[in-house]
Amino acid sequence: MAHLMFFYSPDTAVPLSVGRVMHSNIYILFVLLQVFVNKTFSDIYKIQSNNINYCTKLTKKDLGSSCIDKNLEYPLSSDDIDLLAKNSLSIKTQTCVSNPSLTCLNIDHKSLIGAGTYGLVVRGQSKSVQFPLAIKFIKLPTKLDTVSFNTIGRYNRIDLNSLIENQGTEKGLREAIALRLINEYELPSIPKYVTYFETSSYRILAMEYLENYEELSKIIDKLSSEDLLFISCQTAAIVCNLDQIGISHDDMHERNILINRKNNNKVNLIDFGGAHFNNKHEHFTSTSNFLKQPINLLGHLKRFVKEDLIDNIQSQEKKDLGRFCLMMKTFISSKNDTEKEAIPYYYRILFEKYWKFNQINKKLFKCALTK
Ligand SMILES: Nc1ncnc2c1ncn2[C@@H]1O[C@H](COP(=O)(O)OP(=O)(O)OP(=O)(O)O)[C@@H](O)[C@H]1O
Repeated sequence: MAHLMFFYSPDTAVPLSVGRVMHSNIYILFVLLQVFVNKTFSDIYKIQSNNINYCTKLTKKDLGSSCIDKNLEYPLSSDDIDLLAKNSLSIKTQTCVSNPSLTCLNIDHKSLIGAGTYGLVVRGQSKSVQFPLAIKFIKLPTKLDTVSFNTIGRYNRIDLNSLIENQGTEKGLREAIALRLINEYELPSIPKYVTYFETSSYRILAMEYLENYEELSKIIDKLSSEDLLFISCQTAAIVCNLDQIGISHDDMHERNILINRKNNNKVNLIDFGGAHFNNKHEHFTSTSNFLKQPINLLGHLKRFVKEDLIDNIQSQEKKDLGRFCLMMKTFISSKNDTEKEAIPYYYRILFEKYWKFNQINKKLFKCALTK
């Protein structure tokens, strides 16, 4: 599409040299055709640049890019601002670019943390906690009657944004519930929940800001096999801790795994908008692979974990979902070598040779730094 936009941008000039060699009538026809083509594609271009999904995908890769130029605005009403204050939250605001009489969420490079499919995450503070905050704003559904019409007045399309935002509504609430539960059980390596509330325009979730963390997707190619083993071990420990309290993340991908390279590649897991709470999966899905590892990380693991361990454990999990975490638990609670030997070979090799687990506070899994 970027290619098309380049070619058919409204700024594309009609080449003069071509016009000169043409008969004048043909030339007029040619100009009209160009205008028509430009108009049609400029309409498509407008739809694309107003589409939140399209816009945020670009921003996610490169913060501060096109979305901000194209004014991805989150206007704040006085009701929104009051509720933020009532919840002891403070954020930076700015005048809305499209309408200077309105106040918008500030999304300059100091404020904007990230943009996902469903909303924006910005920096903030709270009087009730000491640590810095990441505050997620999810726009409430716009009315489904936001239908646009094409030039000859016929129904064109339902606004896709409103459908996307409808899903976001559920996502925000799910994430708040998951984070609250995780906090109550004091599970480590997941941002601390601070508050969740709704205004007439937004779902707002405030959580701990993970300072000095980077998305695994952005650094995966710079990491050594040793680093990746430790990161995958920590991910497995986190998801098995979640399994123990009946929460399944269900959206494991490299963008949701944050790494602190300044602190021994410590892992934190974010984005619980797709979380499930009963832990009783009916079928095996790509996000419920045995390690609950995202696909790219799993690919790396397969290269340096020998003896087809990964494939074997994976196929076991397909038959009996939850087996991997159960084996991890059995391994850790084994009191002697005889008990360990009763654990199937592949799991034993993985835990003895590649991942070193221990348990803290009697029930939490933790990865030992094996360097
Ligand atoms: N607590 C946090 N601390 C630091 N950065 C965060 C935090 N939460 C989110 N981020 C950053 O913001 C980005 C978007 O957040 P998140 O993935 O939760 O949004 P989303 O709308 O649910 O995204 P997705 O499109 O992946 O569903 C993340 O990829 C991450 O870089």
